[in-house]
Amino acid sequence: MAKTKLILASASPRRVDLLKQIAITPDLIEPADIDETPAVRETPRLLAGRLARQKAEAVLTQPHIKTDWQDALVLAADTVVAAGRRILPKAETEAEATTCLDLLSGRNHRVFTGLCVGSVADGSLSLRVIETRVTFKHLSKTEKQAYLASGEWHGKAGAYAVQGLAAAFVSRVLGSYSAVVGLPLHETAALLAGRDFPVFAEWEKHSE
Ligand SMILES: Cc1cn([C@H]2C[C@H](O)[C@@H](COP(=O)(O)OP(=O)(O)OP(=O)(O)O)O2)c(=O)[nH]c1=O
Repeated sequence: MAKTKLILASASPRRVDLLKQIAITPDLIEPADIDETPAVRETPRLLAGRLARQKAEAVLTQPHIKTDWQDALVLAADTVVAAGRRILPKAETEAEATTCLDLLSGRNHRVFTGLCVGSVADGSLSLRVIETRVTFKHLSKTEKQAYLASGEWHGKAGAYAVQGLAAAFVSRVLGSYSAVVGLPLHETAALLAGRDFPVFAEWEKHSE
């Protein structure tokens, strides 16, 4: 039987790297361009789930996917950072990043990662939202300035990257570290395996 193909509905190089960590290489990378604006009074959990589902659907419904990738699975994810009930933006300006760092400094916050696997063959979807609690140390003015100057915050949800310099600020992660980076690997492997994707097929090549 031919191996089930995998389409990653994401432009994020971090998601490709995370899949690579568990020896999965997508057969196609097909970013989904959707409007990520939260709806009025939408909770961060609902937003992360909705956006992951919409990213998967945007790819599943493309005519060339339906014709050329009939037996494939589509994998999509979305990461939302929330301080209390407040959804933090993907920081585009220094002012936004400063606001995010002020809200995160010395506090716990939550990261919600929506994960969606869909079948091109029948359009069925499996959706999960993974919640992770992250604690930031108190940030001094010097630390904030140094992080702003690094530019790492640009385009990142909550204006930080736990896989980067911001690791120096994160004192605790309770839950899935990979979910904070962008793709919860335990749940991804479980969802794919549940759809008969050969998750372990390439592992023997990774013996070192
Ligand atoms: C909290 C956090 C966010 N981020 C980033 C990754 C993303 O840029 C952003 C979350 O945005 P997403 O919309 O989840 O992903 P994306 O825009 O990178 O890619 P796509 O929609 O095509 O799948 O936050 C980190 O890299 N590390 C972190 O620790």
